[in-house]
Amino acid sequence: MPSTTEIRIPVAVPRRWWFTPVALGLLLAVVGTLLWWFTQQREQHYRHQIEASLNAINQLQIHGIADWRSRRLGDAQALTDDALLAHTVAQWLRPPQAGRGPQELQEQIAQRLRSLVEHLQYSKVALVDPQGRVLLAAPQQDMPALQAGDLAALAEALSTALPQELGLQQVQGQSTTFFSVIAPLFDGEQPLGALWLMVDARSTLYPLLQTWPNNSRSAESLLVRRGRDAVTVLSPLRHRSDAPLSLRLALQDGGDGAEENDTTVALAVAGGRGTLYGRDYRGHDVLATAGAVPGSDWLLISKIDTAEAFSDARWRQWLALGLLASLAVIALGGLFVVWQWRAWQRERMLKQTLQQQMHWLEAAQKAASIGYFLYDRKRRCYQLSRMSADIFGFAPQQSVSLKQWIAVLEPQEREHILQEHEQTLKGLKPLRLQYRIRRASDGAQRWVEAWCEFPEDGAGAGVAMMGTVQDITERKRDEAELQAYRQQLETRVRTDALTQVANRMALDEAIAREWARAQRGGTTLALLMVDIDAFKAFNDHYGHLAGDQCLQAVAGALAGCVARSGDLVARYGGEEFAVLLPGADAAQACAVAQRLLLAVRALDLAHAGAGNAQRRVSISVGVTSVDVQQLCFVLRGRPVAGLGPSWVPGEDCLELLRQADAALYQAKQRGRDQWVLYGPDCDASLSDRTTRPSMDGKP
Ligand SMILES: Nc1nc2c(ncn2[C@@H]2O[C@H](COP(=O)(O)OP(=O)(O)OP(=O)(O)O)[C@@H](O)[C@H]2O)c(=O)[nH]1
Repeated sequence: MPSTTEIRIPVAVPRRWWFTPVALGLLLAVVGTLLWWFTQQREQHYRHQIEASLNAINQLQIHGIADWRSRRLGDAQALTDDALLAHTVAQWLRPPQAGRGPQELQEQIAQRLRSLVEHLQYSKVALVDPQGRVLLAAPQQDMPALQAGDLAALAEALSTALPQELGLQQVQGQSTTFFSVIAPLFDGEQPLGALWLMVDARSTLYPLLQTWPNNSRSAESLLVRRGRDAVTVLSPLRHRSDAPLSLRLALQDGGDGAEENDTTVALAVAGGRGTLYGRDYRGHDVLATAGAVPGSDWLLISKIDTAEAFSDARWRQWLALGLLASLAVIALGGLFVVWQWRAWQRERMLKQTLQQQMHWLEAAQKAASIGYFLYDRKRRCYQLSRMSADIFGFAPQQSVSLKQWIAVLEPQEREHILQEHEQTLKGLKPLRLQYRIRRASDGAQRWVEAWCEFPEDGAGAGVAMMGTVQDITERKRDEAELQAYRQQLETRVRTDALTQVANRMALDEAIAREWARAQRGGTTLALLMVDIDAFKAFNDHYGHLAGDQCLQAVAGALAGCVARSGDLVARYGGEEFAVLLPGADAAQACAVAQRLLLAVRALDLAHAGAGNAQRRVSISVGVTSVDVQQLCFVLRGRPVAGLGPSWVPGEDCLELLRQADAALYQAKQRGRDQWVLYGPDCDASLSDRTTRPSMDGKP
């Protein structure tokens, strides 16, 4: 069917298509790096924060404990320095004398001991002699005996006159842990004994270890004292029910008598300061800090579970990350929206461009009467543009089946067109075809030209053929008119304007053509040269206008004498004519010459200057007929008289003219109004041509 031309619609291809994905990738990379950096910074920051606060708590508690200890020792020192108390005790210890009785003195001392319990919050207070025996206890108090280790401290206190601490102790038969101090008493230089002061650690010391500023679930402070291979925990445990002083932690695995291992305590005891990471007595990962209590062999270890310490930090970190991620998502969402918006805009612009191009295409099709189409091989149908449908006379926007298209083809051309169509589809080769149709809408016959092609990239070539179709009816009509005009011109150019027979150019072409044909076919070719006799005299007598009419009449008579296809009557020039007779032998040519003579005579044109008796217009005819092949052989084999040294192969046909002319000359010589067949005698008389006699016998 119709034409095919690939329909190329200029489309504004987005130039930097890669920009958006690359920018998004870079943005994601930057955001990721920033998030990672931020996470690291935050983690570092939180770690420092936690370590600093743990350290601060540890220091605070150490100060509290040190202060508590020094107060206890201060109390003891004050009692040692109390001269009144020492004097009273000394009196009470002496044998009874006049004055205050032992009972009264005892009452005074007991009163003093009670005041220590009541005002200084000591749990137990007792007066012991230099051997460590309890002499007097605060009222209603059951005092244990000094233990063997404590007697050394007592002796030290009495010898140095300085209070000595007994440390934290578990009193036999009681669950309470006491902190004991020995305050020596002297009567002058004489040691009297000592006050044994016991303060309940549970109510006065241990609360200092619980001063945590937060409500952590795992935070804990341990007061420990280093032994030889193990560490004794002096304070109660938060996560276990072990009594103070009962738990011993090994300094290393398998420590002597140690019950548990605690790496943070081991590190602290080994001198580790700052933040310590390890496992506690429960086996939990902890973060700890340790410090020595000044003036003692105590260490305070403050610790918290790592998981708990960082859970809050992690939670806050995740919160920050979540915030950042939300911002990133919002930013990406914004970018995506912008991208989509731009894509939508681009699509809209492309659609507008496409629409505009389609309008232009439609307009161009209309202006050029060109429509486009698509042929679907599978469905065997055409999709036609509006212009294509118009050309074929189908309804607009119609899908036309192959059958419908075949129906509009001109019946006699149908088979040929279908063959071409099939071959094109088979070979996937472009096709240009002009054919006639009977328009479906009104049955009018129209010429169309179809260009068919297949997609350049090959995609879909198997299923589709595209093309354009143009109504070329007007062009065809113009071409036909042009062709007719050209033929007319051709005829005119080869026709003599006066006589309407062929002119010299047509004669030359005919001679060359027939000469070649005769040469190929081995046939004869005859030429008759015709000259009107004494035509100068006719002109002189009747005038040139009459001369022209005479020429026309003679030409008509000559033309009437030849009827065979290929025979040609031409005006050779002036009053001379030539008659070309392809295939005529000498006899036939002479017969024609005779007919020419008779035909001119039959015109019966008056010619006052004629040489004949009737004074009528007459002609002389030179006749020649040659076997072209033979003549050519002769001409090329040896020189021919008359042709001269300038003769060249290819001009053989001039010999025909020469012979006819020689015969004509002979006819004139013989008196005119006759024909002469060329013979050797004609050549002989050619040399006399310049002295050719006139009609009146003059040269
Ligand atoms: N009227 C007219 N005369 C022509 C035309 N062409 C040539 N002539 C004349 O034809 C005459 C030819 O004269 P010549 O060549 O002397 O020959 P002739 O008088 O016919 O004598 P012969 O040929 O010897 O019989 C000249 O006078 C030309 O002027 C033409 O087209 N019209």
